[in-house]
Amino acid sequence: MAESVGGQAVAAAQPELATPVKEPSAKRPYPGSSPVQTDRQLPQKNGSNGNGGNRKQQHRPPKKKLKGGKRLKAVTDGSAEEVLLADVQALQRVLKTKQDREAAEAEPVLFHGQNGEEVRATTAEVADEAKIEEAGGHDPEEDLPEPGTEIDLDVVDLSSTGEGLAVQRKIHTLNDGPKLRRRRRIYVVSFSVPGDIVRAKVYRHLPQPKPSPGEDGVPPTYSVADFIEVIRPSPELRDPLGDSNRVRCQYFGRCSGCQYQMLDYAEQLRIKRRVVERAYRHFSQLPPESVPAVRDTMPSPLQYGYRTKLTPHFDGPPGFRRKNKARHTLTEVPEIGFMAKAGTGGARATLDIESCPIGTPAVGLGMTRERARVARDFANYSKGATILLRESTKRCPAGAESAGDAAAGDAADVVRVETEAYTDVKTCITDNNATSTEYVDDYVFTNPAGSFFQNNNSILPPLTAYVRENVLPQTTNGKGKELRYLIDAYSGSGLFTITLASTLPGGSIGIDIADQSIAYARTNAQLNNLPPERCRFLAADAAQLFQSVIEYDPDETVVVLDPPRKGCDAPFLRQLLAYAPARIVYVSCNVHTQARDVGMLVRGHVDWGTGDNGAASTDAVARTENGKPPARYEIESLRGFDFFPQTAHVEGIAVLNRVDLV
Ligand SMILES: C[S@@+](CC[C@H](N)C(=O)[O-])C[C@H]1O[C@@H](n2cnc3c(N)ncnc32)[C@H](O)[C@@H]1O
Repeated sequence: MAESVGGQAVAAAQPELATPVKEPSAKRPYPGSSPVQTDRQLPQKNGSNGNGGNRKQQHRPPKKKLKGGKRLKAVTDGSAEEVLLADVQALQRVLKTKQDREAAEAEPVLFHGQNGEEVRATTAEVADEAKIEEAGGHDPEEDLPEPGTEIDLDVVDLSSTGEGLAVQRKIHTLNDGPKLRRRRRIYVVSFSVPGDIVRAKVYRHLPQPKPSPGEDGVPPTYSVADFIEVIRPSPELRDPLGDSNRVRCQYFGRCSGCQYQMLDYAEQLRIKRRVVERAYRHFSQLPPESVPAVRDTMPSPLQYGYRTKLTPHFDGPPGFRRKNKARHTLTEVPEIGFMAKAGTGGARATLDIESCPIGTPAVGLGMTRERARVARDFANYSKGATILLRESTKRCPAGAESAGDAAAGDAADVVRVETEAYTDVKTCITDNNATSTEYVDDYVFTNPAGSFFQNNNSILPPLTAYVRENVLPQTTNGKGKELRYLIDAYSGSGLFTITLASTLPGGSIGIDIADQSIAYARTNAQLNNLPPERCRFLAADAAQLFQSVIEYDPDETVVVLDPPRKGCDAPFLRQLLAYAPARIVYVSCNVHTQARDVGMLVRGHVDWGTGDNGAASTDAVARTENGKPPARYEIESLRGFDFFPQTAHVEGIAVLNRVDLV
């Protein structure tokens, strides 16, 4: 589902189609900081990267001003900044609790030293902690190191955005000898994992924001530091034989695309399950008893070589003046690649990437070819550009002549994948408007190469199988009618509408706001031999869906949702609750906005900050007028899906049942 590696969106490949690259825009937790990396840094056409602009917004969700000047907390936008801050706050609470507990004991253990030895606090240090407490968690005597200073950090947690959360080690020289002490300030440092002791360079300290009128407490601050090296690797998470055993990319640690190549894959999956757990803890506003245990993350069959789309970019043509780095004028072929992680060659710099091991082999061939072409034609460009590399597959029966023909064009540019039944001939498309073709099991999907389609083809068979298994209840308890209809809201070119069309007796209907996606979805239905009475599509805003499916009895309907990163909007959620389908399968590329939306569906009202549950009563009335009680849902299951191995990103599926049917 990601649309970028290294923070670049799709644009043109050919010079004449080139999309200007003004400033590569990595997400940053606040102006001037190291970017917080997520797999999808730039918005999709209809998505949101949630990149809160000003500092206030980055420290706390914006407030909406209501009539009468009343301010309500706005809903989460699921942005990386917000997710990171929630993790920092949670860690601060944990550290505080631990310190409270230890302060209650005589000579509490402050830290385990490098060799596991216990380092105990002195009475003076315990008194210090009390002072820190009085200052609202900020150590008044903690001199924050100047930006640029190298410090040693104990990594104690991992944020859901994939950054290590660390506290500073500091040596106090006291009467009875040197004492190690951890400080309260949290440093965000990439490429580190809990248990590591790392050296990092302080990049920036977030200033303490002033609380807004009426706001309780002072939001905590944190600092960002650039990773330099691991001093002592985490004994639990790092390979004892060294990172080189796992890391497959020569740019790892410099490129902003991947965060987890140093981790065992099973550990990546565990981390991602925890991200889903935290998302529901921090963003659903549900009591813990309403949230079931998160299932084990569904692994990706391919852990490298899986991305069917990459979008490297270069900054500019000859004569282009760099705004960001040395401000020099480009005269030679510039770096062609992805965003560098800040502090690894300069913030916002493009890192020259010759090959990317998470791309499919066909995309890799395309990358080599396009780099050579840009180097050759560089002088003809009038702007910088982002280069589309999209895999496309031609499937031929095994041994058929046509497979040979398809591969014959330029054999060096083609990857053949043979199975008993067919030969897939894979090439790399660079024209945004060309049609790419992809197979999911035996279903075929065509799309404009530059538009959205899931980027990890290997996980689509298990993903669609899981959704298929879950659109129908696992057990019938005699309370509900048999499900007959499937509605696929945010259908795109029909991935779920088509692969689930034969699962329910009444067929499926897909809706998407993008006319082009719906045009392709209709073609895809035909290509898969699905007649309109079994599988049909509407081009409209998802919220209009419910006027179009008036003939579908909600008691016989399951709704599949797969919105963009920003999640559903309030009008859609209100209409969904008013329509009240028997079952909902919510697929999401942002588990934080999913948790927010699911929280509202479970509570049965859309508390979106637009008026104290005013929406809730409206929804309730709408359904009560139909003689039915207001709808609420219960979560049946939650599961993460690893669409993007080696990165911090996780997708999620939540299955919900209407409460009266449970
Ligand atoms: C994450 S994609 C999912 C597409 C599809 N389920 C798939 O897997 O290929 C989200 C889709 O939502 C569509 N979309 C965004 N806002 C919408 C809205 N308000 N109403 C309907 N569709 C919308 C986009 O055009 C995009 O196709």
